[in-house]
Amino acid sequence: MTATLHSRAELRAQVRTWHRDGLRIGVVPTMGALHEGHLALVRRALAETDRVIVTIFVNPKQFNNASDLSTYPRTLDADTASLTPLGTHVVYAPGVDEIYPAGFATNVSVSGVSEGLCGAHRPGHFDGVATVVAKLLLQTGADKAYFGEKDFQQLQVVRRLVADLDIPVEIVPCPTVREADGLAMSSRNVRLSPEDRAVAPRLAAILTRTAGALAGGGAAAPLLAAATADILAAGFSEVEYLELRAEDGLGPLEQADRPARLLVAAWLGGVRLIDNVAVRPQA
Ligand SMILES: Nc1ncnc2c1ncn2[C@@H]1O[C@H](COP(=O)(O)OP(=O)(O)OP(=O)(O)O)[C@@H](O)[C@H]1O
Ligand SMILES: CC(C)(CO)[C@@H](O)C(=O)[O-]
Ligand code: BAL
Repeated sequence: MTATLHSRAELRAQVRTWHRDGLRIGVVPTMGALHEGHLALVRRALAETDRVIVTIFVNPKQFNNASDLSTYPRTLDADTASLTPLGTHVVYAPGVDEIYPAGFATNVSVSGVSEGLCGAHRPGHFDGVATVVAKLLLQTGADKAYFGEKDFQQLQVVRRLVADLDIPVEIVPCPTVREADGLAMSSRNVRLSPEDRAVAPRLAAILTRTAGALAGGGAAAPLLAAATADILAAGFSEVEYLELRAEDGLGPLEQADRPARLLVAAWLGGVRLIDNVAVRPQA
């Protein structure tokens, strides 16, 4: 049985009994509109912990664009229907007032890793993410929390957050789940027109090809310039960023033999897509 809880009080009561019984809790924080990418995180949490909470909260504080927030897909009934057969124990779907009650005045800001990339293009976004993730981790009392590598910068921000605030939770990174044609699954993909949906997988294809060339020792600047031109030629209207960063901490890549990530954000028909792939220098 999956219980749907809407209040902190109900959640706290449930978590207390699980802790009292010595059960290990896993949490999967989401904004809902669930797809197979989310369900992979949930299955992993179910395999590795005793009780699993999936949080569904469209967090207004992390949206830097009002129409993105108002049109974000909200599908709680369908989400619950896809979580129940997996054996999810609790869906925690609080209202905005439950998370940000009157008088709420705290902002959690992680510097360094949240700057640049998405942080540069979505002002305030990672403060919103860090603030809500800190609250959700504390409210759920989770032992393990599962995050997707699709949002690679977010994952690094969350790691820094829990280390710096001594939140006693293990952050478990999970690989990006893709459609059969390579497109990274994302709740916002439903906004793509059929024509743009056909173009969208080019982003992953160009990223993967470029990562291969970089791993083979190709010079970064010309490869990134060619990849940007190819993304635009495929039909994307803008490449917000396409950057090669050190995987650990997302700083500049000073040594070519360090594990690296190639990260991209690009606009297609008014939809912002992000993706990233590992670049593993060949020995
Ligand atoms: N394709 C995917 N593979 C693995 N994890 C994913 C994937 N898509 C989302 N996740 C992870 O699921 C969690 C919740 O993400 P979220 O609810 O924002 O979904 P989303 O599909 O990323 O939505 P959006 O594209 O609107 O940002 C995050 O940890 C995110 O990284
Ligand atoms: C982690 C998260 C649930 C915080 O709102 C959100 O940023 C997301 O869905 O990736
Ligand atoms: N998936 C990260 C949450 C966001 O785009 O707001």
